[in-house]
Amino acid sequence: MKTVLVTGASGQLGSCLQKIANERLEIDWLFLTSAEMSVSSKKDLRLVFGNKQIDYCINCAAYTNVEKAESEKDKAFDINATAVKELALICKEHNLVLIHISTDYVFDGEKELPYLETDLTNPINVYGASKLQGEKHIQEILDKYFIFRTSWLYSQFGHNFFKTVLKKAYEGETLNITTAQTGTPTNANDLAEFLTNLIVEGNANYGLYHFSNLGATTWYGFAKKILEITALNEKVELNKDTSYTTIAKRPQNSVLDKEKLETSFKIDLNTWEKAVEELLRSEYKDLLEHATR
Ligand SMILES: NC(=O)C1=CN([C@@H]2O[C@H](COP(=O)(O)OP(=O)(O)OC[C@H]3O[C@@H](n4cnc5c(N)ncnc54)[C@H](OP(=O)(O)O)[C@@H]3O)[C@@H](O)[C@H]2O)C=CC1
Ligand SMILES: Cc1cn([C@H]2C[C@H](O)[C@@H](COP(=O)(O)OP(=O)(O)O[C@H]3O[C@@H](C)C(=O)[C@@H](O)[C@H]3O)O2)c(=O)[nH]c1=O
Repeated sequence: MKTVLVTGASGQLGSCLQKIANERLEIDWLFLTSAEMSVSSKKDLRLVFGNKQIDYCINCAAYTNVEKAESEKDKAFDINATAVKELALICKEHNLVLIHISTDYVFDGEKELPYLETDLTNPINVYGASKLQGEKHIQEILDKYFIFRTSWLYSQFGHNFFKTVLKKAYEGETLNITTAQTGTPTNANDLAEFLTNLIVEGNANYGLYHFSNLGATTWYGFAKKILEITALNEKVELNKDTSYTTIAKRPQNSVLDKEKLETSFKIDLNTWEKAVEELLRSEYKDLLEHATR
C-alpha cells in the first residue's frame, strides 16, 4: 500500500482529496494542515518525513491570495518558492515522488492560443512569479516529480469564485463580473480524482503538465453558467463589467493546452460546463430542487 502525504490539507484541493480518501482505501493517506506541518518549517518537515515512510507527497500548501500577494511579496515567495525548495530537497533525500500544483498565472496572457507546457513563462503578478519560482526549484532538484499547472479551481470547499457567485446571488446581490480574462474553470474534485488515480496506477511519466477542464470562457461566462443551472438568473441581475478594478494584474488569456496530459495519461477530461453542472447536482441538491420547482 502506498503512503501519501498531503500538505495544506484543509485548503480547497486538500479537502477534495480528503473527501476522495474516504472511498479510496487502497492508499494510506496522511493529511496534515498548516498547523500540523508548516512547509515553511524545516523542523516540521524533518519530523514528519523522518518518522514515516512516505511514497508520494501532494503539495497542496500554498499562498493563494492573488490580491494580497502584491503587498505580501516576501510571504508569498516564502510559501510558494522557498518552502517548495525545502520540500523538494527532503523528497530527494527520502527518494519519494513530489506532486506539486502550479498555476496558469505563470503566463502573461498575451498568447492568443492555449498555452503549451513549453511556452515562455512571464508572470505579471507576484503570486504568479512566486509559483513559477517554486516550479523552477523542483525542476532543478528532482527527477521524480509531477508539476500540474491548473486554472480557476473551484469546488464546494474553501474560498473560490464559484462559491462567491452563489453566495452573492443567493443573497440577491447584483453581480458585476469582468469579461477581461479568458481561461478555464476547473472543478478541483476532478483534479483530486486524477491525482489519486495517477498514484494508484503508479504512473511514472514524470514532468510538467497542464491540467484543467476543457473549453474556455470568461469569469462573466462562468458566473452566467452558475446562475443558469441554479435558475438564480431569474432572481438576480448579472452585468458584464469591462473595468472591474483589482490590485493584481491577471493574464488576459490563460487557457491551457492539455494535449500532453491527455496523451501521457489517457484521460478523458470533462468540459468545464459539464464539470460545474456535476458539482451543483452532487453538492447543491437543495438549491437545484428549488430551481426546478
Ligand atoms: N485556487 C485556484 O484557483 C488555483 C490554485 N492553484 C494551486 O493549487 C494549489 C491548491 O490550491 P487551493 O487548494 O485552491 O488553495 P487554498 O488557499 O484553498 O489552500 C492552501 C492551503 O495551504 C495552506 N498553507 C498556507 N501556508 C502554509 C504553510 N506554510 N505550510 C502548510 N500549509 C500552508 C493553507 O492553510 P491555512 O489556511 O491554514 O493558511 C491552506 O490550507 C495551490 O498550489 C495553488 O497555487 C492553481 C491554479 C488555480
Ligand atoms: C468577486 C468578483 C470578482 N471579479 C473578478 C476579479 C478577477 O479578475 C476575477 C476572478 O476573481 P477571483 O479573485 O476569484 O480570482 P483569482 O484570485 O484571480 O483566481 C486565481 O486564483 C489563483 C490562486 C490561481 O491560481 C488562478 O488560476 C485563479 O483561479 O473575477 C469580478 O469581476 N466581479 C466580482 O464580483
